[in-house]
Amino acid sequence: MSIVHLEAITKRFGDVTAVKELDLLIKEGEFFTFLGPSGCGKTTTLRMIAGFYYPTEGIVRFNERNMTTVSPENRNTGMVFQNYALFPHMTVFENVAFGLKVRKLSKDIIKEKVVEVLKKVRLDQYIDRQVSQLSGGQQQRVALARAIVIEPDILLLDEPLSNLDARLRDEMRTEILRLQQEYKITTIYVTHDQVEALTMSDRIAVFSHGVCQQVGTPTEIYNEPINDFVAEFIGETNLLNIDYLSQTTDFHSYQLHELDSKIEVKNDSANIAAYDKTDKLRMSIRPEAVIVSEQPLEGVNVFKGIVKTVQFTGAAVHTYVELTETVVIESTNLNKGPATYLNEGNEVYVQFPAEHIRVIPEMNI
Ligand SMILES: Nc1ncnc2c1ncn2[C@@H]1O[C@H](COP(=O)(O)OP(=O)(O)OP(=O)(O)O)[C@@H](O)[C@H]1O
Repeated sequence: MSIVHLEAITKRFGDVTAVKELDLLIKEGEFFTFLGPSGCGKTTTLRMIAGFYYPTEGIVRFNERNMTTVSPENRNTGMVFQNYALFPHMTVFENVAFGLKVRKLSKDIIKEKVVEVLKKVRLDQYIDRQVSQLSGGQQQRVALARAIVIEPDILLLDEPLSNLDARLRDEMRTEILRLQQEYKITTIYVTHDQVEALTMSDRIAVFSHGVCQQVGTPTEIYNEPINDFVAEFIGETNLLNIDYLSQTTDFHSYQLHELDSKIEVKNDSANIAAYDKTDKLRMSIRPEAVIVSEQPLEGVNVFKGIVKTVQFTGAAVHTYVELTETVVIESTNLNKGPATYLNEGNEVYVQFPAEHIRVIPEMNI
């Protein structure tokens, strides 16, 4: 097991800066996720940890050891790729045994280790099957077994589930977590899927444009995003433009541009992110925090609107309310029967509870 320490890592490809001045400390045994949209630098960072790329600037350490320019085969990392990268015409055994043969272990030990890991990924009955005759999910299990069998210090997973259908993805998420907890390997997982990141990770680093925007546990990132990019990328949110007006002990007041109105936000560090005077500000409120009612609502931050669309998804009901021609607010409620479904076209009251608003700066690129 290893600690992975990235110190001021930058990677440039010609004019493109794929990763910029990245500092990260990934703890021993942690399940750590790099999350972000396509092209934000996740894979490049993973490849610098694997040794497939060397940083243009900065240092990669495993524990105290400087690994910056150590070749991949000397890092003891196991890697699983999106496209599996298996040898299709070899058997499951030959694929999984590959890394052990390279390490020149004896035939008996190789057999023992391969059988053991195939049991762990529940593929032992397929040991002599050619890989091309396996399903996508089974091939991904072979790829996992091949990465784990060498007993890596660090397991690196690059979008390993993106070629699988939704049900298999769910199953494999659980499988990966089970294996990671059993082997207690420091694991770094790359994905652009926020649900995957939230459900699997101990901590998440959210990337945009080659810059790590925020590092935190899933609940920290969801409840206390540091800017509008993070708020919007993780989960659903309603974002509106605001300007600071004044404050009391209990509230901060802002001018809400789109609604030409004042808005009150609870005066608490959980509600107000750090920002500079020159930053443009936005308020974020999650759909599950927005109250919608056909009856007038008491208290601050109440606006009138018209129900535009009601979406029923089984467990939840999403109500979209038009406050102005350009402002449509989403409110999500648990399905509690017909009373939860408002009629499209009806006039309603919308409330943004002051304790559920988060004030955040616009991301600086
Ligand atoms: N070998 C390369 N040569 C030139 N540019 C590259 C190379 N690899 C990556 N880039 C560029 O670096 C940036 C970051 O790419 P990277 O693959 O790390 O992003 P990503 O977040 O993993 O995206 P994806 O989810 O699409 O794989 C992109 O602009 C990409 O085009």
